[in-house]
Amino acid sequence: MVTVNEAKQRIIANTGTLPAVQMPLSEAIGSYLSEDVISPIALPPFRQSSMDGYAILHSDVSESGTMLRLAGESKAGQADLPVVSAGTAVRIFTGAPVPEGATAVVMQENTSLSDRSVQIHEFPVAEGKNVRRAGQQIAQGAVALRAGALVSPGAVGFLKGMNVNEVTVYSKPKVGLLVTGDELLKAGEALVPGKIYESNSAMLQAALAQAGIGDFSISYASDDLDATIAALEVLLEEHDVILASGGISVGDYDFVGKALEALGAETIFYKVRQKPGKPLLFAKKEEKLIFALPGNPASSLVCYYEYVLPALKKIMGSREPFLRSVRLPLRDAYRFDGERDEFLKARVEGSEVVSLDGQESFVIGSFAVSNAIIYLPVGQNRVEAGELVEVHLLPF
Ligand SMILES: Nc1nc2c(c(=O)[nH]1)N[C@H]1C(S)=C(S)[C@@H](COP(=O)(O)OP(=O)(O)OC[C@H]3O[C@@H](n4cnc5c(N)ncnc54)[C@H](O)[C@@H]3O)O[C@H]1N2
Ligand code: MOO
Repeated sequence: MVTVNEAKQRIIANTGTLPAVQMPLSEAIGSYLSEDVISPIALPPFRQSSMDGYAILHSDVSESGTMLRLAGESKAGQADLPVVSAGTAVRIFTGAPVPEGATAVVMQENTSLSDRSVQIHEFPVAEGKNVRRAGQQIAQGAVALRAGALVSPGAVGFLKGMNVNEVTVYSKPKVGLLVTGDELLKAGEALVPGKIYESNSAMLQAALAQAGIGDFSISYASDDLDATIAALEVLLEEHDVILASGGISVGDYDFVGKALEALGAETIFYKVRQKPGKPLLFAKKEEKLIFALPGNPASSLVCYYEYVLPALKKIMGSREPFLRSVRLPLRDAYRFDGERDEFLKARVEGSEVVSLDGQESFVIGSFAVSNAIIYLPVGQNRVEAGELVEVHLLPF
């Protein structure tokens, strides 16, 4: 049995990244950059007005009420511009080039127009006011995004603005899931005594989809050693990461561990000092990672978020693979036996965190309304209301 920290360290130490590929930016959303992106142009490319108003020489305004002669117009997209010289103003619009000579833009609301003159009702006007400098956002040749950055919607907007339409990102893993358990019914089958509906595969598929992993296949094996070996062997041939659900505890019909051994996989750890998810197994065969997740649905999902997702993110090139961790006050006191670290299904509500009813590992209803996991290390058996606890934020 290893500790939570030891398990996490061993996973990270045994996880590499997949090869990089170049692809259109529009297809790279949710991937991680494998190299820095250098901006080919400055942004903005030219001095831009940030307001609708008048481009002026700020030093022309000696008092509120100063009159300036209107000397033309600059609208967005215009290339041929009038020049602003002493005593003149140019009508200008948001995003339009600031004409040569102008040192500030006065917003329309602080002016009045009469005949061909504009009166400025603002004093003093600071140099550079309402003018976006060329390269203010990013200079040409500067690093726009570093290797390891997520291609997020914000990143897409940023890169498109500099006409970067292709990026080099790490490949995403192919994930194969083996579902074991003779008690499991598929969708639509009639409920008969002793059986339950199989739900872990759909749950894990949903979690993977949220992580941007769509290359996912599911196999099923009955509670039988040969069937488990055969199914795992096929999955190992075709995938980078194998997940198994169930069959990893010490029961007579738990065959996943034995099957992995028979296939020559190297066990990196088996059992973590945690609740839920104690029987988690992590193994490797060549560069392929194998996670045998405990069958209890909440154990499976906790292990997914705390261990599998970080491994997947590292494979995809993320430099921050673990769930974001914050410390928040716990709303209500919580007692626990304190023999294993505990992960609690939780909800961040405002600036505090609530430990939800239904912490047992077969209860998934509480996970259905969770947005976080509370992590309580061993060593204490009571957390008081208002005490700060470590909270891992779920990635949505
Ligand atoms: N003698 C011991 N028994 C158990 C121990 C132990 O240390 N000693 N550990 C317990 C803990 S903790 C866990 S967690 C479970 C893990 O068992 P398995 O990984 O072998 O899982 P199963 O026995 O196959 O199933 C557990 C539970 O989950 C349900 N299940 C399984 N697969 C699915 C699925 N795909 N969809 C929905 N529900 C599923 C299954 O019906 C069981 O109720 O072992 C304890 N026992
Ligand atoms: O480790 Mo198990 O998930 O506590 O029931």
